[in-house]
Amino acid sequence: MLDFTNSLELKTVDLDKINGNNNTNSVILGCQMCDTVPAKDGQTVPKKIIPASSKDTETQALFVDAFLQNNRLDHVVQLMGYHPQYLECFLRTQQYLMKGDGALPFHYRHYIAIMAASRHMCTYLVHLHEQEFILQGGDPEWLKGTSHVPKKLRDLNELNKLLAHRPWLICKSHIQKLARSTNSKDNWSISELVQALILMAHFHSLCSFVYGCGIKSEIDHNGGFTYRPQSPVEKNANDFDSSDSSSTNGDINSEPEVGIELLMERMKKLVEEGEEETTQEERVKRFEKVESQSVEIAANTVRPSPKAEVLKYVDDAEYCYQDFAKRNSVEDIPTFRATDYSWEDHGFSLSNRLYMDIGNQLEDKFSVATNMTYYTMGEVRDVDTTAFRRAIWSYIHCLYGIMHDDYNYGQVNQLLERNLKAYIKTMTCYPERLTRKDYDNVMREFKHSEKVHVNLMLLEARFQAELLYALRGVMQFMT
Ligand SMILES: CC(C)C[C@H](N)C(=O)O
Repeated sequence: MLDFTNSLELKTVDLDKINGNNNTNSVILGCQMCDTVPAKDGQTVPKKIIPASSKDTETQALFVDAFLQNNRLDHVVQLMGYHPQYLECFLRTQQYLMKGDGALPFHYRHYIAIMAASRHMCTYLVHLHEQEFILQGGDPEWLKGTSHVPKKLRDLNELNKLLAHRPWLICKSHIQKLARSTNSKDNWSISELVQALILMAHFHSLCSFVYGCGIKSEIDHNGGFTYRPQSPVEKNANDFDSSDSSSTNGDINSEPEVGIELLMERMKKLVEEGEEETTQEERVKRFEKVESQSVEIAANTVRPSPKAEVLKYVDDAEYCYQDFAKRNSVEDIPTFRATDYSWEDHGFSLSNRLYMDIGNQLEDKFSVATNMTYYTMGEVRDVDTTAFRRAIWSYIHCLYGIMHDDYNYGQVNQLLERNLKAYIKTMTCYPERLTRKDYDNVMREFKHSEKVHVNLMLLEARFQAELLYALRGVMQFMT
């Protein structure tokens, strides 16, 4: 069961206060997108990421930790700095995954990160981990591509691909194939495999965050990711009527946005009406309705052309997300019922058993991501945002065919408008297709820090969805 009831009351890092007299132009501006705030002299001041010299002591301490951990203060961390409580859990988990106890050698962990990020062509993460791979004593030959690595690592290709795009296809046989390969040198122990699966899911979902927030390449990296520039065709379409924000690619922004006021009214109504008595059958019907409607929600269709520097790490680059609702009837994959296999009752203990302490770390991170609230929405204060946050989480799980029996999916349609659903779908399933315009044109009345908050929830919900399928496969193999 998802617990969105224990709200974790927080304060956002007050960027304006932090910036104070600072000249924000002097910090590395890691993100391409930005809000602008009027400065005293009437000019606008960019408001993008938390500056490295944050005056918020908690954030500052976390930045110091991050610097020591990663040998740099990267843009992901600076952006997550808006939400220090989350950043703290994120850094702790990532530190444990990459540098803590675990079955896999350190250079393997970074190579797996490279392979995972490559599924979404995320040069930003690929470059970061190529450097770390070398620092951990990895063989530079391996950076020529997966054809240069030991078979054991190459064997992860299939699982990496399924986990990233269609995790519902993962079953016992995929785990068995790796854990019981005939040549013992290439065998994966179950502990190694669990660590690899968690690493892959971690980096797939981190790609969603990197693209979702338009994180720019580090200053010492060539190229790297920024929001995908518009193709000439898209550009012309926009030039054609630049005043019309609906003239964008795909489905995003095809209708006017529901403002915060209306959203709040709807949330209030839901609270007033209380829990509606519904039968299980009715709940399943509502889930299936949202699921089949999601097929109609067209994510951006324009795919960026893949770069050779990343393609070398990818097998079957064309393979991508396909709507769960459109899954092949031959495969006969049923909806994943969270009552049958949930993080709380199953995944948590299995992961803890096979990879010491990871369950606790992930539990903390999930808990912050689901409960984090500032009781604000845009400029409005004292708002209970539980229903909205829960709708986002549930919608992402729905895209992966995961149903929570205790949730009324009717709320997804009441609270998430089509534009937002399209953004969520693109960011979760095809993050490499996001454009700057998508970011700018969705949740328009939200503050930048709130958009980052939504992005963090997307990251964690996707991560948990992948993890549930992966751990269920491991469990099937072990029983
Ligand atoms: C994502 C945002 C709408 C969250 C909101 N600012 C809150 O405090 O819960």
